[in-house]
Amino acid sequence: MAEACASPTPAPSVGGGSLLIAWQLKDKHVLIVGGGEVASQRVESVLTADALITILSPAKGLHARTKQFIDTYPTRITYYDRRFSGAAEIHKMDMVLTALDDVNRSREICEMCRKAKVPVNAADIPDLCDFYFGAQIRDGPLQIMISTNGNGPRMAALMKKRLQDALSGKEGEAIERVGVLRAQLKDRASGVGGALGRKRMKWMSEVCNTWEVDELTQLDDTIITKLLDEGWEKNAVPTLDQLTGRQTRNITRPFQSHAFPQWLPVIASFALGAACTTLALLSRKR
Ligand SMILES: C[C@@]1(CC(=O)O)c2cc3[nH]c(cc4nc(cc5[nH]c(cc(n2)[C@H]1CCC(=O)O)[C@@](C)(CC(=O)O)[C@@H]5CCC(=O)O)C(CC(=O)O)=C4CCC(=O)O)c(CCC(=O)O)c3CC(=O)O
Ligand SMILES: NC(=O)C1=CN([C@@H]2O[C@H](COP(=O)(O)OP(=O)(O)OC[C@H]3O[C@@H](n4cnc5c(N)ncnc54)[C@H](O)[C@@H]3O)[C@@H](O)[C@H]2O)C=CC1
Repeated sequence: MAEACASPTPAPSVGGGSLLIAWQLKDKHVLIVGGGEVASQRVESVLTADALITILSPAKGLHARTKQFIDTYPTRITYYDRRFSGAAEIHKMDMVLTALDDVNRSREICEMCRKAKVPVNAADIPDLCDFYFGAQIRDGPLQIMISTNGNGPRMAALMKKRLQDALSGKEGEAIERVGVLRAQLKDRASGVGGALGRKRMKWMSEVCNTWEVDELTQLDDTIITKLLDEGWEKNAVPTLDQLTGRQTRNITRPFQSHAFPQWLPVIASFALGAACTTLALLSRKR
């Protein structure tokens, strides 16, 4: 079996992309070798993910922002004013990032990491990276990464600007509130999988589909309780206006209606349109 896996001819590639994942780094150990401008950006990204950081870099090469991070987060960042000394530095690291002005040293560090099976990113050698950084948009729990897979990092930065312009700035708050609703729903209707799990997922999806982002930001504790009482418990997805009493008309839509298929009105209006066109054509011929 092991021999079959270690085939000498690599399988042809299928997608040519990379895996986009949200890597959980909280309290994991990340080594950053170098302290210049690129390293300062790495520190910021990794701090956002609550990692425990070790920086190795001679003090004279420290960028002002790197220095500022070291001074501000002494419990998160351990700084050593020296060069990378060898493979022993890599042990016990969960991730290594190099941002050096010395490509040969960068290459050596990558090779050490590969041997030690520690994932590594070298800012100057894309071919040796296990993963790439990307342009990032962050708004609370909303995290968007734009990657060009090594083809054009500046293009990633430009796409970021376009995407930022398309967002309202309220999405992060809305998602945070949805997170609270979701947690309370799971408390109320606990259990994993099965019919209850399916119902929970369907109801949550329906709330997200039907409430506007602005409305979701208004999901405070009182409205969440009402939504669960009036919605979840009654198999419905009420509107925000209904819950707050701003609209009295009862337009609560049951979220699991099988009696009246949603495609029926579309088909019916299409058939009606076709019938009218035929009649019009026939009457012209005459
Ligand atoms: C492979 C990768 C490895 C990695 O860093 O993980 C990599 C490699 C290299 N970048 C280089 C140059 C530039 N990098 C940027 C900017 C960013 N670079 C980022 C990521 C990545 N850069 C990874 C691929 C990501 C992808 O393809 O999507 C971003 C997205 C995220 C971040 O760095 O955190 C960040 C924008 C963030 C933002 O603005 O939001 C700019 C523009 C600028 O600064 O405005 C330039 C100059 C213009 C240009 O070259 O395009 C060079 C030197 C090339 C040379 O010597 O000629 C190399 C090495 C090489 O290619 O050999
Ligand atoms: N991936 C990316 O987005 C980008 C990558 N780059 C590349 O990233 C690299 C770093 O760029 P900058 O931060 O601007 O360079 P920089 O010259 O500002 O920083 C280099 C840092 O490495 C440190 N250093 C050098 N040898 C060391 C060693 N043996 N051990 C520990 N620290 C050591 C220096 O003291 C300095 O702090 C360059 O090779 C550059 O081409 C540049 C721009 C963007």
